[in-house]
Amino acid sequence: MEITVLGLMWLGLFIGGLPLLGWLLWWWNELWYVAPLKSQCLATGTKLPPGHMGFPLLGEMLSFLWYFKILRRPDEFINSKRRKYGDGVGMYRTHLFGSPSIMACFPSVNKFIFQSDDKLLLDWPQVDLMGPASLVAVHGKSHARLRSYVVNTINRPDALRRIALHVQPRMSHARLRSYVVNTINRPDALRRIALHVQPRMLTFENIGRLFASFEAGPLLDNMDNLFKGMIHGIRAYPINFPGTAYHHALQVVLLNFYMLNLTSHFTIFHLTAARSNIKLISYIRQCETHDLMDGLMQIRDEEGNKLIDQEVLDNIVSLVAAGYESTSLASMWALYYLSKFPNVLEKLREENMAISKNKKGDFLTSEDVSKMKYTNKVVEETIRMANIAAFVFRLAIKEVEYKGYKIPKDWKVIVWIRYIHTNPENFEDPMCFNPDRWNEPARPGTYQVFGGGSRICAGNMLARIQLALFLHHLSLGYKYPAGSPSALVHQNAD
Ligand code: HEM
Repeated sequence: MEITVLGLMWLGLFIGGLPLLGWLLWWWNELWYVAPLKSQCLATGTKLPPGHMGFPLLGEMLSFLWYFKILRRPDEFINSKRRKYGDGVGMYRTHLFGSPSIMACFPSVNKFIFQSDDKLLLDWPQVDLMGPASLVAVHGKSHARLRSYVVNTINRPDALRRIALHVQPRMSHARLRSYVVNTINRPDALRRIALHVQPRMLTFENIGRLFASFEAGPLLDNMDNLFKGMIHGIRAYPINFPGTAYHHALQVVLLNFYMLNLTSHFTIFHLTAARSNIKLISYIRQCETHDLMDGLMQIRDEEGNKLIDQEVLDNIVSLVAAGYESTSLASMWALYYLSKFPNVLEKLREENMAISKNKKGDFLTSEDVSKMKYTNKVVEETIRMANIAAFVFRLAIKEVEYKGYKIPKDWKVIVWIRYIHTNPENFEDPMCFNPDRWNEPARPGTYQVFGGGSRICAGNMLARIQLALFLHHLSLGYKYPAGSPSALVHQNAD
């Protein structure tokens, strides 16, 4: 009898306590992070953006992963917030990736965040991986100074003119043609296509040569593996523990620097030797024209100052990482969309065949690319739909207010860029790949693929021109009118 009463007591506690525990866990983060801010909000007449902070430690990660990994409709995460809390100013509070955060997803609030770089600092990728003197690691005046070197070297018309000629030999290579013919036009029985493989190899060969004069061969393959390891680490949660991707990336980054250092010393050695050797001078001139590491080493600002070695190295490593991953993913997505939309491929081919006839075998110049109207629309549409930089991250080093809403100090800000491009309020039928939508420019603020403000992508024109040239050589390589629109495409980018 005693056992039964005790048992009943435990059962009662269990039944009564479980919901209480559940309630406590559900509201824990709200009580921990939000409740202490209420009085400050009252005093300043501001409020926190609506939302929910989720469970302790996990926050809303499970819900985030549900929409991303299971439903495969990432933007539904935002739509669920809009349904629940209304639109407001396009900001919601949450707890993701281990931090209390504000998510921003409307054009005007994103723009505000991009322009508040004195209070909202760039918070990703990790400085440990990119290097302390890299563009993403510095802020304010140091950032503006360094950025002018980088942009002049890779994103201005002069640089693009050289780069355009430099990247094409590998693009027009027979391997790309045979790859396209052999994969996209495979019979239905072999419809599984690994679209990422060739664009990745091609991009790395080009970027490796462009930035540091790496020739195809074992050194380039080695560097490719090192950069892959680094990129995995950039995407991973930063836990420095043996076995984690981040830990591995920290190791390979050191090797990257070591190998690039060798190359830079090689160049410095040649520059010194060149003074007395005319043959070497012509060799160096070639390097100067083609190798961006050389470009960064030579360039001077208005006061005649050069970058120091550490700045050159850190920036070459981060530019290779930024340029490699983004360009190869964009090329992969272009292949994917062209295989799904044969009518686009047909129009692309028409334009590029006509240009190719006029060129009589010469490579395209950057001026030719600017005249390729349809190709450039395919480029923009690919970048819009691919959403390669789906989010960017900031850290509030001071409290920030936007239209009566508060972004608390030390919280993260997640700018949900991709939502702008997949929102039907900004783009009609947004999930349809339709280059013709670019007959009219996008409404102001609704196209933020390259971010904005002082941190806007330093390689945006380089990315565009590389993709246009890739499409040119790709569309000339097609021997058949179209791939199978129903093809199963293996998109794994690893
Ligand atoms: C389709 C291709 C690309 C996309 C979608 C893209 C997107 C972006 C975005 C959204 C940002 C802003 C990040 C932020 O605000 O936190 C950014 C920054 C940056 N990107 Fe790109 N990018 C692409 C290609 C490239 C290429 C080819 C390079 C160079 C080789 C490059 C180099 C950089 C650098 C250095 C920054 C940092 C700029 C700064 O902090 O001042 N990107 N990119």
